[in-house]
Amino acid sequence: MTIKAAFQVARKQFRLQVNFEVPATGVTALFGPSGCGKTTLLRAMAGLERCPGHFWLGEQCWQDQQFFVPVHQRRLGYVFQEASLFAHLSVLGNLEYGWRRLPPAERRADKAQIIDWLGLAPLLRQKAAELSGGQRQRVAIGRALLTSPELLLLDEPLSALDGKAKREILPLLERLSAQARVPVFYVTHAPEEVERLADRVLLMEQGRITHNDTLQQALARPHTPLYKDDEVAGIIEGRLAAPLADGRLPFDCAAGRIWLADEAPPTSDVVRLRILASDVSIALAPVVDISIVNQLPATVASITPLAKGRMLLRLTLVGGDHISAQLSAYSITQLALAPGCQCYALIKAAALLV
Ligand SMILES: Nc1ncnc2c1ncn2[C@@H]1O[C@H](COP(=O)(O)OP(=O)(O)OP(=O)(O)O)[C@@H](O)[C@H]1O
Repeated sequence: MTIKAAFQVARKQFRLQVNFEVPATGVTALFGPSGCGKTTLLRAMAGLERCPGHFWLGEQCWQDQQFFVPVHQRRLGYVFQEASLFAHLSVLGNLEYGWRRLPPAERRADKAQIIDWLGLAPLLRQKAAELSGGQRQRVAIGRALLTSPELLLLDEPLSALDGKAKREILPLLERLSAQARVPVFYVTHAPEEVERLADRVLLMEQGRITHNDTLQQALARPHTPLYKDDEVAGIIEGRLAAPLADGRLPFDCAAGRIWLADEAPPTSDVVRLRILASDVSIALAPVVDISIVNQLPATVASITPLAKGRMLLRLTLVGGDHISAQLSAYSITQLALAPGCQCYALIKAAALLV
């Protein structure tokens, strides 16, 4: 199932012109500089901007040349930067607001499960006006989910929160799409949120989508706007095994086992590992007597020049995952590296994104 969208919004000083197709599963991040049109695009999907275009959610048409489903008839949840809760209602009252308005047959969301998952049980009787920013945002997410949406739109839901509240909510958002079983569009300025949450990335600039990428593609772009300082990263998904007595933590992925020095609470969930291009070196054969424990066989997929004589290698690992390595032009010549070469990626450090 896919989402197909095209919109043209014309304002005095701004024009949004987009046409894209993404899978109707998982999290699609909208990333781009301030004013490039991310919120305008979300509003168009919600039916809040009446503009020419089309919008298909799988087989359902919400808009085309002849047809327009008004916003109140679209089954979607919308969470804004600052949660706009009903101040006079309790947390439970806010949560039940949309839920009550749905005919019982259409209430697919499990209220008790959502309250439990978002940790809202101790807050149910509190007035919305008495909540912290992070608590308000959890209530806003719960309220959106309880309307049994078929699409969730999140517009920088963490940007108004302090670091502690962000750390509390990010792990919840990581499970949001799977938990709610709906596609999520997620506007953010924060590369860390893209790395942790996104499956797909729409990179936007001046009202247009410049790239419609998988997460791996977006991260591997040599001049990706996600990393202005060229700190390109690769993300690999895998599972943690039990830590060893010597402190090493095994991470098992399609490319094999990677040893980490992190500490992490045990989890059977899929987790993401972040490997910076500057933390990857290349050898043509396995190296012995070296402190780097992770040496993964790889194939050079491409080589792109960066600034200041540095080069970015895109590497394909066994199993198909990609990471990048940043090397000097001198090293590339010394090792005669070219696309198609077999080599070993020596990974100096990798950070768990859990
Ligand atoms: N109601 C409006 N009337 C006229 N222009 C508007 C209106 N709302 C937004 N704009 C303009 O449309 C452009 C896109 O705005 P939009 O809010 O979609 O950008 P954004 O990428 O979400 O920005 P930010 O990251 O700062 O939230 C901007 O130039 C903005 O000034």
